[in-house]
Amino acid sequence: MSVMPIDKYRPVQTVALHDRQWPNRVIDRAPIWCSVDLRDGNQALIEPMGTDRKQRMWDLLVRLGFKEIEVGFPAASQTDFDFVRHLIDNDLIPDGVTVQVLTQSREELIRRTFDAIRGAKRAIVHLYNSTSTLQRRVVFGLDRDGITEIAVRGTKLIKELVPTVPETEIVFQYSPESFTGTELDYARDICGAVLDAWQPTPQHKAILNLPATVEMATPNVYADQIEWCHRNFARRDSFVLSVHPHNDRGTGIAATELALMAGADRVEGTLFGNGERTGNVDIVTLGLNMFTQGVNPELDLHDVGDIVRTVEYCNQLPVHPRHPYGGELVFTAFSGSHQDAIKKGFAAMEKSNSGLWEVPYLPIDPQDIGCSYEAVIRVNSQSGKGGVAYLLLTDHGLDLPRKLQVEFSQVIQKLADETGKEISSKVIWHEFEQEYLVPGRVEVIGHTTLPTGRGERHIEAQVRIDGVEKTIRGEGNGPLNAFVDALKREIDIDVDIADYREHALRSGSDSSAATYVEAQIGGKTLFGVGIDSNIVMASLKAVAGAVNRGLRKAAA
Ligand SMILES: CC(=O)SCCNC(=O)CCNC(=O)[C@H](O)C(C)(C)COP(=O)(O)OP(=O)(O)OC[C@H]1O[C@@H](n2cnc3c(N)ncnc32)[C@H](O)[C@@H]1OP(=O)(O)O
Ligand SMILES: CC(C)C(=O)C(=O)O
Ligand SMILES: [Mg+2]
Repeated sequence: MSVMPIDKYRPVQTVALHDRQWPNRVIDRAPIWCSVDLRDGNQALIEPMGTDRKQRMWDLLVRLGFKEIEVGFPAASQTDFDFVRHLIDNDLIPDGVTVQVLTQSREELIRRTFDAIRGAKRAIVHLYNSTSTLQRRVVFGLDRDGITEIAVRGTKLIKELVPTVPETEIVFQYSPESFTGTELDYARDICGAVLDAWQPTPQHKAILNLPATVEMATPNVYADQIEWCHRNFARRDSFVLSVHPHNDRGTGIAATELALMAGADRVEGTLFGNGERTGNVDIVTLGLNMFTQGVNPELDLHDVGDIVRTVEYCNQLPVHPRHPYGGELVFTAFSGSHQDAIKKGFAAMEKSNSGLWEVPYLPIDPQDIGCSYEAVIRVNSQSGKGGVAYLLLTDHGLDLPRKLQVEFSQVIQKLADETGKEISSKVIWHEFEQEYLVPGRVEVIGHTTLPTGRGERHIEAQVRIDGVEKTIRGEGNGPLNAFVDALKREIDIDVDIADYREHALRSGSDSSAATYVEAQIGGKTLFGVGIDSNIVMASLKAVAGAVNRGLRKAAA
């Protein structure tokens, strides 16, 4: 028993295609892209675009390299009509770009559509009528022959009108709208009847567009439907097989990719998937999915931020922060193990220098689509040492030893747990300074070292201890040990250096050095960090830093 009324719904018919070929195919080239942002996207907006927004969208689509753009439904509204005229009258359609216009199969609408495109060099006239069992029954009250008659009548009228626009090359497109709810044999018959009326040739192909007007089944079913049509429709060499997927089940991308494997030549969709209900298929994602497989998408998607901004302006709808490729959070890892792997991935790539992008959790290099690495790692209570270390490295050039990463990440973890908030790189640096860099009871001011004559170094270090300046002296096998010796002699602090690392700072204008000491102080293991333009000073500051932390902890 279900609490949901499952008896209201029936599963869709699957396709009896037992020798299907599409599962063995791969997508190895881009399809013909057709943007329908200015028509299908526009008809779904709360506020349809005015001329200014349409123009901005048009400019973007041309810039991205679309060669076919559905610019409107000119017989539906004056704004749509005027925009088509604006493009033609002002010669705004670049060579190689074809405008497409949609019309129902109704005489007055078709005639008006021809008025809209008069003067264009080339135009696709897109005729549609619904063919599904449901729409035949409840919307049109017609049988198959009646619906076919509507489509053929419209096709014949378009053919008749072609000579009235002699300066325009007309490409004919037909959509059996609601194709996914149409029996395949009927889709074949109505498309066959339409093509018989149009008489396309391999040189002058028509376009048959098979829309998932409503996405009704798993993507494999759409792929089967498309492969069936690809193999069973007549005149296959005389039409371009186009798909027009919607995203009702959230699988529009998958359905389109499988449809391409199944024989589709062309895809109609929108930028970031705006469109009726849950949207049309998203062409940006399709293109970038191809790109990440090393396939040229034949669209210029190198500045995704620009696309997002324009699309948000034109549609007056936001792109979701998790939207593939375009969302503001899609290149950000908050979680510790992801951050650790990303940091290691970047380091390994730098080392191998193979030119291949191989960073765990990042299927694409953000820089390839105009994004920076800035947002790749952000820290909150779900983060670990890797993320904190990554930010200190990228923003401050500090390459912390592993054990210091562990030590400091506990400071940040505590803060993140206490606040429940994201901890910015600025706050991480502030905490790092407070923990390791601010002067404490022992402050190093200067030093001189001399050989002792016994193979050791003698140090005279100027220090401030509890605010009082003094010179302390010691000896050791190097300046660091000599300084440790001086501290023990003069102020009775027992410091044992367990590990020492240094590196030049990767960022910053001066050639500063960073040193890290791991010290045993009063039975505790503590790190100290020193940064200075002089490498010896940096190491003395690191020892003093560890001592100060030890004193601070002892006093707490
Ligand atoms: C899946 C899609 O996206 S299809 C595209 C849908 N887009 C739009 O509808 C946006 C623009 N449309 C409009 O502005 C209007 O629908 C107009 C101006 C085109 C037409 O408006 P109206 O004349 O008021 O009619 P309306 O759209 O309600 O049309 C319904 C009538 O057209 C018929 N009809 C609907 N589609 C078609 C078609 N493709 N071909 C022929 N007749 C059709 C219906 O059966 C109905 O007939 P009835 O009045 O005899 O019952
Ligand atoms: C007009 C047609 C192609 C359409 O938008 C659809 O079926 O979704
Ligand atoms: Mg549509």
